[in-house]
Amino acid sequence: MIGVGIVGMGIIGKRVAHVLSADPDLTLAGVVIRNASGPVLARPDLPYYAADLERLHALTAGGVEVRGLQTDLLARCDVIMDCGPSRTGAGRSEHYRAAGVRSLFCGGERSVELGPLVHPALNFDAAVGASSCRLTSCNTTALGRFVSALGATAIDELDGVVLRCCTDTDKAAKGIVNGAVVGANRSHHADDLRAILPYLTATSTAVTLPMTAGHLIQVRIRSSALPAEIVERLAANPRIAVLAPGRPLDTARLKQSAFTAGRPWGNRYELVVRPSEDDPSVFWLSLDNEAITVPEALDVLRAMTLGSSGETAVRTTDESLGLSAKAAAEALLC
Ligand SMILES: NC(=O)C1=CN([C@@H]2O[C@H](COP(=O)(O)OP(=O)(O)OC[C@H]3O[C@@H](n4cnc5c(N)ncnc54)[C@H](OP(=O)(O)O)[C@@H]3O)[C@@H](O)[C@H]2O)C=CC1
Ligand SMILES: O=C(OP(=O)(O)O)[C@H](O)COP(=O)(O)O
Repeated sequence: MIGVGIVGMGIIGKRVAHVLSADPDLTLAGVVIRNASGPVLARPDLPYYAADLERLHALTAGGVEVRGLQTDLLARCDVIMDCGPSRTGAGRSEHYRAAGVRSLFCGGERSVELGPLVHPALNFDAAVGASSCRLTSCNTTALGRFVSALGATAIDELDGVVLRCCTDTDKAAKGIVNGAVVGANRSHHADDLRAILPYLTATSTAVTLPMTAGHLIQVRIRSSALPAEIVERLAANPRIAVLAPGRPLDTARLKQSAFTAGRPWGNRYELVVRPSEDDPSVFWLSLDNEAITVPEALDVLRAMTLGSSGETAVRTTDESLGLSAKAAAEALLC
């Protein structure tokens, strides 16, 4: 078993810690924390390590059972998945490097010094044996799934309008409530895709809206593939659920369906795609920003540590998370 250390028990960290308990190759070696936050108190059974000595004293005084310091975890894990707040990973990366431990960072990290951006279905090999790499952000993960399902060479041109929710489900201090904000510049999503697929012609814009139940992307493509072929390819992907024509794409309802199906935190790992009825070049993508990167994170952890083939890694992840066309239909469209 590969021992995975997680840093941070926030939106992403708590989800990855949870799914590792059911994985056939990867096991949770420990979670580095700073505070006795809600997710920490809710899972007293997890192996916690304090970020530093001062935190260790405070956590212990607060009743959290702590097994040691971050340095202790680094000495006993094979890879760290850093789930700290976006754009702060570079500071923490020095510790991982000094300990000689591989590290995987999340999509909010923009520093190229943290390694290549990886989307397993597009450039899996970039992660094989890598000492450090970065996952794509949630919207870029969705776009990467869409592009890879169609086949990257089937797309001549792509334009995405990303409609972002303005906060996470647990953050009172983040987000707008009284308007929509169109980014001043083009968004990072198409640039990130092109960092992985340099020949792809792609543009993207992001709009932030006062909502919390996931992001939406309107994608317009120019493709040589026939519309029916495109839908067939999308539907064949276990991480994509194609919404039947004539159904509204209601993101609050999709979130509720995932809760109803018993998914923890109402996780929707699958990307929901609704083809436009009128224009075969237009697709609506709906994603649970808090959950969609979890499958790709497990794939990349496998690539970095086990050197599995892309196909094996993705299949193992799908089996471990129970992802299939049938599961998607049951969990999301009920
Ligand atoms: N939220 C989302 O929808 C998505 C996020 N991402 C990316 O995932 C990454 C994580 O985001 P998210 O989970 O939302 O962030 P959160 O803010 O929810 O969680 C970050 C956690 O890290 C903890 N933390 C901070 N510094 C340290 C440290 N030195 N040691 C241990 N723990 C630490 C914080 O706890 P405390 O402050 O209590 O110490 C907090 O719990 C970012 O790169 C983000 O861009 C990617 C896709 C979607
Ligand atoms: O990955 C996300 O969005 P993104 O794909 O628009 O960058 C998540 O919503 C996290 O965004 P944040 O890094 O602004 O917290």
